[in-house]
Amino acid sequence: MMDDWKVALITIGSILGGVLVSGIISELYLRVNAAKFNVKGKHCYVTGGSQGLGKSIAEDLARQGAHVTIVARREAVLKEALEEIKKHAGDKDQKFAYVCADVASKDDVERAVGEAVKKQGKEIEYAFLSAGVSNPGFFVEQSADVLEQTMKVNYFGTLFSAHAIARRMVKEKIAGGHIVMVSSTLGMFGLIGYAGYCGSKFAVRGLAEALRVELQMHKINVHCYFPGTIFTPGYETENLTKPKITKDIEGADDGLTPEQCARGMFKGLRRGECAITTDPISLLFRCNTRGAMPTNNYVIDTVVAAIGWVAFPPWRWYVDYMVKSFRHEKPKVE
Ligand SMILES: NC(=O)C1=CN([C@@H]2O[C@H](COP(=O)(O)OP(=O)(O)OC[C@H]3O[C@@H](n4cnc5c(N)ncnc54)[C@H](OP(=O)(O)O)[C@@H]3O)[C@@H](O)[C@H]2O)C=CC1
Ligand SMILES: CCCCCCCCCCCCCCCC(=O)[C@@H](N)CO
Repeated sequence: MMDDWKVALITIGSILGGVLVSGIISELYLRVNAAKFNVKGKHCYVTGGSQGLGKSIAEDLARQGAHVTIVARREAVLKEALEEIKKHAGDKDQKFAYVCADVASKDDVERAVGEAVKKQGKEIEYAFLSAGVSNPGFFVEQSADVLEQTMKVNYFGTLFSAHAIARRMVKEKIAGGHIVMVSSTLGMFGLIGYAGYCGSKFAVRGLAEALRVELQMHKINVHCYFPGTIFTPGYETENLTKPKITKDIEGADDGLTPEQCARGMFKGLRRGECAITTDPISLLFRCNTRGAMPTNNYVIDTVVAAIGWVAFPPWRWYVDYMVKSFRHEKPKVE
C-alpha cells in the first residue's frame, strides 16, 4: 500500500504535468497554424495612420520593409506624418503614400482604396483599420449627433474599409491577405461615460468575429486588436470631456505608448493570434469574454478566464457602488 501523501503527490504532479503538456501542445498548435505574416515588400494600408496608434503601426511597418499608405482626413497632418514614417524605412525602394478620406463615408472609402492601389501600383495585402474617435461624457448629457458620429467612424468606418478591401482582394485574387481591426478593451466591457463608444467597439468585435469565419473562404485572415489606454493625441483630447468618475475607474490601467502597442500587436499577429491584447487588464477581459473566438493559448487563456470569474464580481460591486454614490452630482439634462 502506497502512503496517502505519495498518492496525493503523484495525483497533483500528474495534473500539473498534464496542464503543462497541454499548454505546450496548445502553443505549438497556435504557431503551426499561424497564417504567414510578413509585410516585407507588401502594400500595407493604414487608416488613422497620421497620428497615434495608426502612425506607430505605419512606422513599424516601414521598419519591417513594407510599402505603406496612410489614410485620414487632414492633409497637413498626413503629409507631416508621412515624412516621419519614411525615416523608419530600411530600404530605399519602399514606397510611401497618403490618401485623404473620411472613413465614415462609403464613397470616400471606395475612392481611397482605389487611389491607394494606384499610387502604390500594387494591390493592398495588409490592412490596419485604426481610424477611430472617442467622445466620452454622460449619456444623457451627450447629443444624439455625437453618439451617431462615434458609431459612424468607429463601426461604419471599419466596416466600409474592410468591405472595400476584401472585395478588391477577392476580385484581384490576393490570397494570404490580412485585415486587422482595432477595437478596444471597451469592446469587451461597458464603462460609465463611454456608452456610445462601447457600442461602436463591441460592434467592431462582432464584425471581426464574423469576418474571421467567412473570409477564410478566400484565404483572407482577419484579426482584432483590443488595446487598453494608449497615450496618443486622441487620448489627450478625450480627457478634456471625460467625467472624473470615468478617469478614476480607468486609472487602474497604467497605459502604454503607441509604439509599445504597435510592437505588441505585431508580436500577436506573427504568433497567429486572432484576438490580440497587449496589457493585463485587456487580457483578463479577452479570456473571460471569449465565447467561441479562437483562444491564443488554450490553457493560459482558460486559467486567466477563471481569474476573471473570481475577480470581476467584487470589482463590479465596487464600481457600481462608486457610480451610485455619485448620484449627488448627477448629470443635468437641459
Ligand atoms: N488612445 C486610446 O486610449 C485608445 C484608442 N483605441 C483605438 O485606437 C484607434 C486609434 O486611436 P488613437 O491613436 O488614440 O486616435 P487619435 O485620435 O490619436 O488618431 C486618430 C486617427 O484617425 C484619423 N481619423 C479620425 N477620424 C477619421 C475619419 N472619420 N476618417 C478618417 N480618418 C479618421 C485621425 O486623422 P484625422 O483626424 O485627420 O482624420 C488620426 O489619424 C482608435 O480606433 C481608438 O478607438 C483603443 C483603445 C484605447
Ligand atoms: C479585477 C478586475 C480589474 C479590472 C479593472 C478595469 C479597469 C478599467 C480599465 C479601463 C481601460 C480602458 C481602456 C480603453 C480606453 C479607450 O478605448 C479609450 N481611451 C479610447 O480612446
